[in-house]
Amino acid sequence: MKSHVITATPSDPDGLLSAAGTEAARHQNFRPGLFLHDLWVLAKARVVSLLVFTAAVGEILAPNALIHWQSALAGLFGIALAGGAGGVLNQIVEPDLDQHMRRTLHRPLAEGRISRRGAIVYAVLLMTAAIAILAWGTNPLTLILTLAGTVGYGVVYTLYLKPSTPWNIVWGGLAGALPPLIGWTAITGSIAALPVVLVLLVFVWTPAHFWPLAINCRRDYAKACIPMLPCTHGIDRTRKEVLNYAILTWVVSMIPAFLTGDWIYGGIAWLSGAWFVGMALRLKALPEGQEMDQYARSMFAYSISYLFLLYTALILGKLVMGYGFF
Ligand code: HEM
Ligand SMILES: CC(C)=CCC/C(C)=C/CC/C(C)=C/COP(=O)(O)OP(=O)(O)O
Repeated sequence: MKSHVITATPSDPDGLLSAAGTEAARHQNFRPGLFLHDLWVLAKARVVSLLVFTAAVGEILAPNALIHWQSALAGLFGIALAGGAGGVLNQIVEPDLDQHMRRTLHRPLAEGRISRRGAIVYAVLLMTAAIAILAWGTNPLTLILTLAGTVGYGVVYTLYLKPSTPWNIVWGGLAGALPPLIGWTAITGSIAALPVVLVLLVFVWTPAHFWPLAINCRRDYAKACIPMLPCTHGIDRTRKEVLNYAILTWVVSMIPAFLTGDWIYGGIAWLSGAWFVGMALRLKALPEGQEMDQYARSMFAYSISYLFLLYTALILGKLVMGYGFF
């Protein structure tokens, strides 16, 4: 592939738009390895991996998960494929926005390495495979919840909420919060209190996950005219909301400990949540500037490890304590 040259012009001073490719360049530059990597990026595979992990925890916590191993596997594959389809739908809608943000500038659709039509075919294939696997291996409730996740993120959040309200991610986060419940329903076919609390946990975690990154990227969001909270309500209000949601996440994270009597999970949740709240306090206290921007990035990175740790602790607790959900 030719090396990527970003050219500044008077109408495109940062050279961001010149990064987009053309149909001819697409054919000339085709490389199978890069194409596979593009499919991976297009499906937002790294984000989907955490969605699948939270779904797997929902399955492991459900009664008799081992006996229903086929449904468990079908559930995980279905969520991975449907989550991937959500990621593709998101990028089909947003290539113009992605071209305007440094973080997303090099995505395959933004740079024109994959055409919009190709991406639509990809999304349809992923979704068809997800529906087939879920219909075959799980149950109607699991299929409906997964479809709600894909439509909630790929259509409702991306098309309607993201461009119209700074509270977009509070409601958009609901789609990404569903996997633990989907994992549970794949095994049991019904809804219960514990997985609903796990959905609530991801739901309240999402703003404290995303807004620190939005603080870091606020100039790009402003340029792209996306009404993210730091652009519409300022940095101080955003830092206050990050602290509120970090505290709320800490509180909600303790509920599974009370529901299960699992003190191993409880201890880990308490400590890792205290650290999260501590980071939010420090973020709030820092004067605006480069150090605050960098710290906001660190908090975003920690948010991901934190959720991973909480869900790992849930399995660990169950394996060690063996509380009565097996
Ligand atoms: C509407 C809700 C959410 C928003 C707006 C959001 C936003 C973001 C953004 C903008 C990134 C950076 C992606 C990139 O640079 O390519 C990111 C990364 C990430 N998000 Fe979220 N997120 C949301 C919900 C979730 C949920 C529910 C999960 C999992 C349970 C999750 C897991 C991750 C992970 C693992 C990454 C890191 C990806 C990487 O390293 O490339 N996010 N998120
Ligand atoms: C259950 C199920 C199938 C759910 C699918 C939900 C899903 C894929 C959620 C992912 C959340 C996410 C990556 C948000 C970033 O969106 P953004 O568009 O604001 O970020 P960007 O600027 O990086 O594109």
